[in-house]
Amino acid sequence: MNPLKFEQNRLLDIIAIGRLCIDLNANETNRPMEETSTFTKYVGGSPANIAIGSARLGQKTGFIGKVSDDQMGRFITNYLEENNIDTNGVTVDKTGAVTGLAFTEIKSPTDCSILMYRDNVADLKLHPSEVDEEYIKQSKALLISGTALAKSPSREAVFLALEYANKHNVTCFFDLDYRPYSWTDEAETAVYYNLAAEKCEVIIGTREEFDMMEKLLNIDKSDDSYTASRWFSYRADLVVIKHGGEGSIGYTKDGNSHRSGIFPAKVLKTFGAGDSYASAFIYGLMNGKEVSEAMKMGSASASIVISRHSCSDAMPTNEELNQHMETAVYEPAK
Ligand SMILES: Nc1ncnc2c1ncn2[C@@H]1O[C@H](COP(=O)(O)OP(=O)(O)OP(=O)(O)O)[C@@H](O)[C@H]1O
Ligand SMILES: O=C(O)C[C@@H](O)[C@H](O)C(=O)CO
Repeated sequence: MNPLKFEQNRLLDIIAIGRLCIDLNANETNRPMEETSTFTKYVGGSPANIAIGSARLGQKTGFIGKVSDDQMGRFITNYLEENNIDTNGVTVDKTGAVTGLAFTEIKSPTDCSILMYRDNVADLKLHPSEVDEEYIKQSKALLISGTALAKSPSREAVFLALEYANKHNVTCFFDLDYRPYSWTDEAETAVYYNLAAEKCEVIIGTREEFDMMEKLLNIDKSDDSYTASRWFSYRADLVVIKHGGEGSIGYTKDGNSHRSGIFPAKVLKTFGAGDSYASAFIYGLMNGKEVSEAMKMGSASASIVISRHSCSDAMPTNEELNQHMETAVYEPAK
C-alpha cells in the first residue's frame, strides 16, 4: 500500500530546499587526509544530491537555496541547470559569503569521514523573503533536510517553506540529515528537528538521528515502532528508519510495517547512501509504487552510489536503476 496522495496538475514534482555546497572527494583512496593530495570537485550537500538524483530519475525538480557570488556558486548553479533542475528559487548571496566545502577522506570502504569548511557559508544565509509561496504552490512535493535548520535565517526560511507547503497540499519529505558539525547545542538541535518533523508527511532518518531527537525527551527506547508512532498524531503518514548495511524499515499510519533489505555493493565509500536512497524512494512513492517497492528502489540506488566516487554525479538514471534492480543480487532484510 502507498498511503500518500499527491496533487496532480502541478508544474514541478518536487522542490528541494537547503544546502548547496561542494564536495572534494579524495582521488587517492584507502589513505588518511594527511596523505591525500588530489581531490575531484562535485556539487554536494544532501538536498542538492537528492534533487540531482530526482532529476536523473525523470522527476521535474526545482531548488530553493543560496549560492556564493563567485566561481563556486556559479559552478553549482550551472551543474543544477545541466541536470534539468529549475533554479528559479536559487538566489545569489551579496554579503561576501562563501560556498561550504566538504573534503572527504576515504580510509577504507567502511572508514570514511568528512572534513568540513563551513564558516560564513551562503547556503545558511537563505532568507525567508527569498522563499516564494507561488513557487512552492506549483510543486507536488517539498524536500527539506536538517542541516538547513542549523542557523538563522536559513532555519526560518525552511519553516516558512513548510508553512506554504502545508497550506497548499504540497507533500513534505524530511530527510533528517543530521550533521553534528553544523550544530553547537544538542537541545537546540533536537527542538528544531522535532518542530520540523511535526509538519512533514514523510520522515526519513537513521536510528542514530531519531535517537538524537528523542534524547531531549528522555526517550531511551531505541525502538523503531515507537519512534514512528510518535509522528502519526502529527502530519506523518510514513516514517522510515534506516539501518545502514542492515537495510531499513518503514511504518505507515495504518499500523503496517515494511522491511527492505539491501543490494550488496562493492563499496568505495559509504557517504551518499542516504541521499541516493531518498531520491529513488521518493521517486517510487511519487510514481505509485508500494512502500516496500519504493524502499527497494532506494536501496538499489544507494548500492549504485556507494560503489562510485561521488554522491551527486553518481546518481543513477531511471534506466540504470531499473537495470540494477533486474540484474543485481538483492539480500532481503533478516
Ligand atoms: N554497505 C552497504 N551495502 C549496501 N547497501 C547499503 C550499505 N550501506 C547502506 N546501504 C543502503 O543505503 C541505505 C541508507 O544507508 P544509511 O542507513 O547508512 O543512511 P545514511 O546514514 O543516511 O547514509 P549517509 O552515509 O549518506 O549519511 C540503507 O538503507 C541501504 O539500503
Ligand atoms: O555537507 C556534507 O555533510 C557533505 C555533503 O556535501 C555530501 O555530499 C553529503 O552530504 C553526502 O551525504
